[in-house]
Amino acid sequence: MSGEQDKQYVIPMQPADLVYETDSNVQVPPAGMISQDTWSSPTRTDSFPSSSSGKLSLKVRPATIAWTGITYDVRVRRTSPSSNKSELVTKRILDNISGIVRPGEMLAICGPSGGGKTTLLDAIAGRIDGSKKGRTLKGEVLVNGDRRNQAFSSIASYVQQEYALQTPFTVRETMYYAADLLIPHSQCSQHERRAYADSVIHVLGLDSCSNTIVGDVFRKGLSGGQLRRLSIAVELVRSPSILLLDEPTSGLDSAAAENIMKHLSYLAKLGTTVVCTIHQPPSEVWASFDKFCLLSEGKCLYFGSARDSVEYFGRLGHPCPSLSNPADFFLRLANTDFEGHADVSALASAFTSQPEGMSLIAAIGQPIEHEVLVAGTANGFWSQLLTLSHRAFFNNARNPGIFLVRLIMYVMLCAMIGFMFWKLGIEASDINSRITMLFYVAAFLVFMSVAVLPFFILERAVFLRERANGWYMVPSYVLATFLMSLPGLFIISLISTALVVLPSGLNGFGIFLADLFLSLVAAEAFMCVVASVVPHYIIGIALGAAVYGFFMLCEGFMKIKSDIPDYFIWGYYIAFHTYSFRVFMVNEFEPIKHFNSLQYSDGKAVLDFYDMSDKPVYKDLSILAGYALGLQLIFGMILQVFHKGKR
Ligand SMILES: Nc1ncnc2c1ncn2[C@@H]1O[C@H](COP(=O)(O)OP(=O)(O)OP(=O)(O)O)[C@@H](O)[C@H]1O
Repeated sequence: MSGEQDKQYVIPMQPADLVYETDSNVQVPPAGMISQDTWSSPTRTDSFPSSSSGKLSLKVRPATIAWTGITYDVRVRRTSPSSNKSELVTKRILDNISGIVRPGEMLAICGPSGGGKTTLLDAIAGRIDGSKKGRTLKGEVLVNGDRRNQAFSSIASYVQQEYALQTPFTVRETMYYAADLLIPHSQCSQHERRAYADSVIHVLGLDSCSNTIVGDVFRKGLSGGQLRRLSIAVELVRSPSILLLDEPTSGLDSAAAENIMKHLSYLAKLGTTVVCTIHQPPSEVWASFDKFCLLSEGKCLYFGSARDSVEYFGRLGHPCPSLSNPADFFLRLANTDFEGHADVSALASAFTSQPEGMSLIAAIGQPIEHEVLVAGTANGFWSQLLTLSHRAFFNNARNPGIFLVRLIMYVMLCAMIGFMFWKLGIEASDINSRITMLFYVAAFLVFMSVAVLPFFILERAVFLRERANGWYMVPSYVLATFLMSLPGLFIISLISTALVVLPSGLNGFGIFLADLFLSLVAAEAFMCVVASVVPHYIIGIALGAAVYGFFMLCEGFMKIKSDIPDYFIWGYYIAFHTYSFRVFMVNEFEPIKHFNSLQYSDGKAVLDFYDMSDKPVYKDLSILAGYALGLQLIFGMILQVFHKGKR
């Protein structure tokens, strides 16, 4: 290992010239204390811990990232202007793009809207699925000279443009969960991890809102700029070797944008390799870039030192006017949507023959002496399970859309059922009341699980971000979310059962409760599967409603089993509503020995008519439990195979 690899890069902290709101408890050491070998960490007088060495250290493993010949084509449908017919054409999104960024450097990928910045960043991060039909992705991405592999997600963090954070948590809680997932527990105690997270909060100027929740449609939380800083902060927790950011300053005011970029530049100086896309950097931000890449129409017009770029374009006949922001000038040259742009194709081909273009290719080919990076998450399965379970429990409990709103819906509906079917007796009309009521319970209470789908889709965005950045394994996530959904569902089932069974005088409280609980668990698992396959929650709600509608039709109430047409009988068997409804019916009617009815003398006669005699409830309950587990397994497999964060 080289000397550089041995360096321990400690907590990224604020550079001396940055101004953040400071917590009175935080003492930031003077800049002179910072040395390349041991970066001093900010110390909290009240709670900042000290490990055995007196400071908490997380190692940044230096990583050089290079990409060569990145070319991305997609087949798109266009209407031909001559024939006015729609035809498939190949659109080149990226055209033979190369680049290299070393530890300690910050690259800005700039260019006009639609120039290919995000696509290039995604290609570098391995987030484009080139195997999809109609797409061709060529080129190579090298990390420390080796082809990018599984280890990439364990050393690189990608901060996407859209926020994907769990809404009920405060900034501090969000950061603590990130620290618990991303910092190896073998290296740091919880106290140390939290202190580290606090220091990142401080560095990103989030102290003043550390106790503010992220916020959602129910409750106002962080502002857009604070959300963006938190999105960056969570990814900084593990001190990534490579930090990729898509438009980190979009939506921020100029002071916040400048602070973020200064901080990123500072991180680069600590050894992180920073690559970000940025639409139009103001001059203060421009000054913080080491390297600059200008893209237009998917072509590279320049890649190299940001400082030398003005001289480069001047040499090609495009002198930057004095006192103007070079970034603004370059963007005007590159923006082909408006008047005054340069010949982009000529600039792109000129670059390859200029010394800057040739030295770039030569630099990519040079051997790199760095340690080999190894794949893996920071912590093992059980540790992830514990953290994710803790987080999922409080997320469910505090997210009104997941628990409270549903609880209120169930309470209101079940209270209405209870009062509608008040004290059922043994008259003929009571038989009908019982059956319709049980159908309603089995069908509609399950149906209401559709309401949770939009929240599952929001959760999916969080999962995608975290999984793509290598935070944890899919099984620990699926198991944690499944286990932690159970307490809430049990409370909903218990209250609903009490509100339905007690006023109406139904039989078998315990079996009713078990049946409703398992039906809701199965329904929730089904919704997880739906949420994992649909692109948008509106489609998910439509799909869920359609499937449930069909299952209700087949569950043995609308038509008894023997009357269901052959072409729909499979629906009777696959609908978990069938088993749910049957348990409700058997549980209710089996104990009733007499009815004042000519049609049904007792409960068994009702069950005979509905073809439900001799169906043990424990067997149907086991089938429901099997459904819940089977659907969770399918959910996990879909996440594992299809949700890798690629587009
Ligand atoms: N899969 C795809 N199919 C069709 N077109 C695509 C696909 N992916 C990207 N594009 C197109 O490629 C171009 C570059 O998109 P990209 O998002 O990379 O631009 P950008 O430079 O990041 O723009 P902005 O600054 O507006 O975000 C756009 O015209 C976009 O529509």
